[in-house]
Amino acid sequence: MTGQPSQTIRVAVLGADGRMGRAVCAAVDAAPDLDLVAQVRAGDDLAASLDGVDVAVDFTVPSVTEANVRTLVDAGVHAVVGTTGWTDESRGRISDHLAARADHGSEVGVLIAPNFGLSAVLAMTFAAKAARFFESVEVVELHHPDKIDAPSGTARHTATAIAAARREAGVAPSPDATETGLDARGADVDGVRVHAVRLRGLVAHEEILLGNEGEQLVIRQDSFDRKSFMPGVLLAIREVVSRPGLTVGLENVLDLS
Ligand SMILES: NC(=O)C1=CN([C@@H]2O[C@H](COP(=O)(O)OP(=O)(O)OC[C@H]3O[C@@H](n4cnc5c(N)ncnc54)[C@H](OP(=O)(O)O)[C@@H]3O)[C@@H](O)[C@H]2O)C=CC1
Ligand SMILES: O=C(O)C1=N[C@H](C(=O)O)C[C@H](O)C1
Repeated sequence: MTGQPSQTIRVAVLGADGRMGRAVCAAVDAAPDLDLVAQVRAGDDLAASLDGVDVAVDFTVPSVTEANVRTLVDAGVHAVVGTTGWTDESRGRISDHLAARADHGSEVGVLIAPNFGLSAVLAMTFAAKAARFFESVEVVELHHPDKIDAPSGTARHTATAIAAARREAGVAPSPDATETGLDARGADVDGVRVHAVRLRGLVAHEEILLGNEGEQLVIRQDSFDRKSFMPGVLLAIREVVSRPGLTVGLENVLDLS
């Protein structure tokens, strides 16, 4: 692109017609230091859409996001990824791909975050901190009924962080004497039960319930509007250009000390 100040970051949005894609296009458009140079939709040729792009933001669908990120890395474009459905294996493949390219001098950054909302990042962080002090812990995520994956990426990330914190502290698994009707006990994510609610009128919400004999702590966050994700997405776009390699989770970018 010509005529842009050198510090302007040229941004492409993948999934530009989606609920999140539309919100991200509007937020990037309104940011003086960012320039929306490409809007990529299903069926478009991604590699051919990346001329002059510095950072691409992916809010597409779980089935395509890994291939998209590989294409971005191969084109030398930094990636901010909000799409869910990532596993340890798929993140590992991207990490390996980045490392192989780094051997050839590439400094591409990929930032994958299951949730860009400040309330959600803080809820996950507080839950992980609290996890070792309670005998029982369960996660409930609540979303709009057009969401295609369950449990949510945020709930998976939360449960994994809780499980890691409990393992590190040597805490026993949550007690659960259920003998039958296991379907009603939610998904087992790293030993933590996660329940998914789908309800018209909701956007994105999460509750972490922690219990001890005679007491309960509930950590709850609510995204009432997709605008709640935009400060985190814009921060990630600005940060990813100076963070080569793979970063997972916005908590690694925010100063939460
Ligand atoms: N990290 C975070 O903070 C958040 C993450 N999310 C996640 O983001 C993802 C998107 O959510 P949402 O916007 O609600 O979903 P939508 O279904 O509204 O949007 C997804 C869009 O991606 C398009 N798409 C599909 N394949 C491709 C492709 N290969 N290239 C470009 N575009 C493509 C779809 O097009 P078509 O409909 O034509 O197939 C659709 O327009 C989900 O995984 C969701 O969980 C959501 C909110 C916040
Ligand atoms: O699909 C959504 O809407 C959301 N998806 C993400 C997830 O799966 O955690 C983030 C947020 O919960 C909204």
